[in-house]
Amino acid sequence: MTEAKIGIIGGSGLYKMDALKDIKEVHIETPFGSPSDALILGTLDEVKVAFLARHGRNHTLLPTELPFRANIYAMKKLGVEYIISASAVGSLKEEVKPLDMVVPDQFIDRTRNRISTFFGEGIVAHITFGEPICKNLAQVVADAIASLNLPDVNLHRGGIYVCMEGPAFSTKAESNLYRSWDATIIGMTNLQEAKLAREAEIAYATMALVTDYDCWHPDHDNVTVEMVVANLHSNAVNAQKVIQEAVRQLSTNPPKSEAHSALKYAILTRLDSVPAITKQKLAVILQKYI
Ligand SMILES: CSC[C@H]1O[C@H](OP(=O)(O)O)[C@H](O)[C@@H]1O
Ligand SMILES: Nc1ncnc2[nH]cnc12
Repeated sequence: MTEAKIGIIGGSGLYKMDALKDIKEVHIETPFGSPSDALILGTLDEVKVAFLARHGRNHTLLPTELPFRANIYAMKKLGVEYIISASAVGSLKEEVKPLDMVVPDQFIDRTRNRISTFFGEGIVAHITFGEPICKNLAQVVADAIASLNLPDVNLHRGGIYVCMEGPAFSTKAESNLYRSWDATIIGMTNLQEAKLAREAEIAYATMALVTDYDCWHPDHDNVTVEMVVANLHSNAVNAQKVIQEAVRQLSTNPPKSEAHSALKYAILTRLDSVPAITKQKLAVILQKYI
């Protein structure tokens, strides 16, 4: 049964959504373990949504420890077709200022040893990932930001998100290397979510909230958690307004997404040769195909 078509993953500073009504907490177990926290089902202006605090509501999970597969699987199980991620990021460009919002369209993966696929154990699939963010969902998010005319917040449409392992922030040499690659922002969480969402045929887009200039900027202090948190507090209210507006748009005009058929040509294994136990494990993801 579909509980919610829209999922929201809240990152650092966004552990709950104040505007959510008719709240129900659901503890979902998955074949990939427990999600970061209970998922919160509720309504935003009468539209059903599922909210998840990425690091847990008390921020107890490191980026490396995040149960990415369980989080996306749980969303899929609830019937989610669109995920909006809200994430804190550092800026790698002068013109992308703290408190600005970025809707990235590309990633560079600098993580290590994170499992980023549901496949294996007798089933092989290779999704297309050249455009890792759903363009149409990204446009809804960016248009929602633009429509709110938030004071002191500039919107940047598109950009490269470097996903690093953490938890320590980057060295200056690394930060300058990413700048030389023309990357726009840096964070520690979104790449795995985007990949797994694509495998689960869920459209995914990010609203990145800029909190700092990382450590490359000669006129700004190196990033600290204190700096991130201070800027997040001023941005968390704006983030919720953006989500509310985007959800309104999505409910009245749900966009098409290539993500929704991502597995159509991705699975190489003949389905009748996939072990029953694997089929069962992935049933929620493979339901259209088995
Ligand atoms: C608190 S600064 C580092 C932390 O913030 C970002 O988290 P999220 O993407 O969940 O908002 C960044 O990726 C790090 O995990
Ligand atoms: N500078 C930074 N590097 C990585 N993740 C971040 N999240 C917020 N600021 C960050």
